Parts: sequence; structure tokens; C-alpha cells
Amino acid sequence: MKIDLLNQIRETNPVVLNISNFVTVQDVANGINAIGASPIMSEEIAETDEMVGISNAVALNLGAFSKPQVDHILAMGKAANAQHKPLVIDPVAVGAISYRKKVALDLMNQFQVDVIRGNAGEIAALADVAWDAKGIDAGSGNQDVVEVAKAAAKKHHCVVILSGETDVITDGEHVARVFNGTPLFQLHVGSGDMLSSIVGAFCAVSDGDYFEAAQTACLVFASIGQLVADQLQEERPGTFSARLMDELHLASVADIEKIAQFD
Ligand SMILES: Nc1ncnc2c1ncn2[C@@H]1O[C@H](COP(=O)(O)OP(=O)(O)OP(=O)(O)O)[C@@H](O)[C@H]1O
Ligand SMILES: Cc1ncsc1CCO
Ligand SMILES: [Mg+2]
Repeated sequence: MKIDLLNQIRETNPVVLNISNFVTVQDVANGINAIGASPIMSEEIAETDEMVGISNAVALNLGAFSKPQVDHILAMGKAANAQHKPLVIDPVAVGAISYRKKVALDLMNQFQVDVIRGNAGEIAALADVAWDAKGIDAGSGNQDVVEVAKAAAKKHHCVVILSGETDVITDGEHVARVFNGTPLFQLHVGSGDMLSSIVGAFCAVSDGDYFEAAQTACLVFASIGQLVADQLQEERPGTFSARLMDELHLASVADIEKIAQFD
């Protein structure tokens, strides 16, 4: 685990280009900014090549798309591949809505993603493993999440992050797990979206080792959430979300090293 990648983000301020969803776009932009990278969002297909050109990573969020946006997402993914920019996808609710799964698979057949970041319900759907996903949430299932994540990574030839109480990160062979976090993340819609785009920021400074970038992003994000939760007297989702932004900006590598739990 190379926690020092956090300092590299803060030193080099990489540009992370996002297709976001209208629900969480502000949190995603501020989360990227707070951790030390530079967000830019796009809604116009005509600017795709130029946008990808100025970016150091691309994050595609499938949280709320219409047909014209699917064309835009496709163009963005293809441009990221053509311009050799790291590409992350967040397949929101593909476990709950069959149309979304079809669109996500169709897109991923036409470009190669470097990292997929989703919860157990989403990753199980992309691995074709039985799971009872619930809307945008993970839902429930009794398969081993490590095996689910490995199957998805092998199927899609990329790094997979299956997030949850324990985050599982795998390239299909090697597996890392992050045990940090807080249930308060679940009370803030968009925690997952923020993580996916922050994975993009870590990929941007990773020299092409996206497995390491993905692990480190999970460790940093989950640990910072845990730091915040540890400071609260009771469950306060509003305070958590504001303090999360503060600590994404303020937390040091040493703060994270003190509480980091992973294997
Ligand atoms: N029960 C939990 N305990 C500790 N940490 C958690 C728990 N559930 C989720 N997390 C953390 O929350 C963050 C977001 O992951 P999550 O799996 O909730 O994404 P998601 O389901 O896509 O969320 P969203 O609803 O925002 O799209 C990750 O850092 C993960 O480690
Ligand atoms: C609530 C919700 N609906 C579509 S996207 C989204 C935010 C989580 O991605
Ligand atoms: Mg999500």
C-alpha cells in the first residue's frame, strides 16, 4: 500500500474528468477538490476529445443517464482509451435495473476500463453472480465477496473494487482488503460516487499500477471517514458529510497510517 500517493495528488493536482449524476455532482466535485485533485465535469459530447486531452484520469458514473448521455459516455470512454488516460467506471444500480446492466455491458464492450468501483450488488451483477441488490444499495447475498470481485475482474479484464464494510480490491488474481470505514458512509448518498472519482485521482498519480492506486484510494477514503466518525459523539449524517470534506483536505499520510487496517 503506497499511502504516499495522497501526497503526490496534493503536489501535482491532477485533473479528473467526470461524467457525474445530477444527484451527487456537487459532492463529487468538492470531494475531488478537497483531497487535492482538480475536478471537471462535462455534459457536451462535442468537447470530448479536448476535455480528455487536458485530463489525467476519467471517471464515468452511470448514476442517472438518458440516451444522449450514453453516446457521450461512450465517446468519453473511447477517447480515454485512445489518449491512454486511466478510466474508472461506477456502474450505479446495475444489480437492480436490468436496463442499466445492459447499457453498462454494452459500453464496456466498446472501451476498456481500468477500474470498476461498485458495491456488492453492482459487482455481483457484472460477474453474473446471484445477488439481491436493492436500488443504489448493495442489498444482500450469500456469496463470498472476494470470489464475486475476482470473477468480475476476470470477466472484464480490469481491477475491481467491491466496496462495503470491507472493501475488496482485486485484479482477478491478487486480492487486497481494506477494513477501515464507518456505517455513516451509508447515510450519505454519494459516498460511493465520491470514492469512484477519487480512485481516478489516485490512478492519475500511479504510473499505471491501477491495482495499487485502487487499494490506496480505498484505504485513504475509508480511513478518513472513520477518523471523522470517531470524532462524533453520535450518528450525525449532516455533520459527517461536512466534516468528511474537511478531513479529505486536512488528513495527513501519518493520520491515515495510524488507523489503517488492510491485508
Ligand atoms: N457498513 C460499512 N461500514 C464501514 N464502511 C462502509 C460501510 N458501507 C460502506 N462503507 C464505505 O463507504 C464508502 C462507499 O462505499 P459504498 O459501498 O457504500 O458505495 P455505494 O453503495 O456505491 O454508495 P452510494 O450510495 O453513494 O452510491 C466506501 O469507502 C466503503 O468502504
Ligand atoms: C440516489 C441516486 N439515484 C440515481 S444516482 C443516485 C446517487 C447515488 O449514485
Ligand atoms: Mg453507488
